[in-house]
Amino acid sequence: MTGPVCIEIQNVSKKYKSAQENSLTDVSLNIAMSDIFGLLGPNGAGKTTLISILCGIIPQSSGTINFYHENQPVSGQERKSRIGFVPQEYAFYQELTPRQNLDYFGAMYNLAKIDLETRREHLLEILGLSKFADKKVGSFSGGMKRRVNLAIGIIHEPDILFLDEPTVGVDVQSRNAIIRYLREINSTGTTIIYTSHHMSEAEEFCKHIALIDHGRVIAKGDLTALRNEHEVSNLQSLFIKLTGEEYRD
Ligand SMILES: Nc1ncnc2c1ncn2[C@@H]1O[C@H](COP(=O)(O)OP(=O)(O)OP(=O)(O)O)[C@@H](O)[C@H]1O
Repeated sequence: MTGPVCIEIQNVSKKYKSAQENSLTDVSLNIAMSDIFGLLGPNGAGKTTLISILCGIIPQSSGTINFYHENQPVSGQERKSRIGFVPQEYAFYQELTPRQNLDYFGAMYNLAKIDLETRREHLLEILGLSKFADKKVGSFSGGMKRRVNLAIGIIHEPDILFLDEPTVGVDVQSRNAIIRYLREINSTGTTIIYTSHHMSEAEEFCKHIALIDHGRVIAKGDLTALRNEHEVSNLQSLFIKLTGEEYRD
C-alpha cells in the first residue's frame, strides 16, 4: 500500500439482467490513495464492468464499495466531483473542437468560467493539442482523439482517475505523452486506476495490480512480490501463467 485506503471493494458481484452467468464474482480489493493500480485480465474478464460499477455508471448486484479521502468516508454526491473517468469509447462530440468539448464538459462540472479557461488551456498545451484547439475533433488522428478523451476526463481535476484502455490504438508518441502526463498527476497525489492489454506498459506504469479472470480476482498486490511469488520474470509471463494460453474470444 502506498497510502491510506481510498477505495474499499468488498465481495462485489455483478450479473447483467440479460446474462446467464456473473460478470463479476466476489471481488474484494483495497486501492490506496496515490496508487497507480492496474486492473488486468483477458478479454471479457470483467474489467470494464468493475470500472463502470466503481464510477457509479451501473450498480453492482451485491457487495459494498466505500470511498475515503484521507480516512474520511466520501458521500455519493461528493464522489462525483472527486472521480474522473476516461472510457474506452470516445466520450466527446466529434463535430466540436477540443476547446468547445472542454468548455461543454467543464460546465457540466460547474467549473467557474475563469478556472475552466485556465484549466482548458493548460490541458490543451500539456497534451499537445493547442495547435488544433479550434479544429473539429472528428478530423483528428487516433492519438489526438485519445488525448482529447483524457483531457475531458480530467477537466475538473479529480483526485481519483479511472481509465479504461487509455492508450489503445495510438502511436508511440501519443502513448508516451499520455503515460508521462498520468505519472505527473500521480506524483502530485492523483490516484489512478487503469486497464490495459499492453503488458509492458502496465509493468512499467503500475505500482499494484489485480489480475481478473472470468470475473474473479486471481492475483493481487505489489508487482515485484507477485513476480517473485510466481517465479516469473515479467508481467506477461505472470499473466500467461495464471490465465493460460487459450484464446478468449
Ligand atoms: N451490458 C451487458 N450485458 C450483458 N453482459 C455483458 C454486458 N457488458 C458486459 N457483459 C459481459 O460481462 C463479461 C465481462 O465483460 P467486460 O466488458 O467487463 O470485460 P473486460 O474485461 O472489460 O473485456 P475487454 O478486455 O474485452 O474490454 C463478458 O462476458 C461480457 O460479455
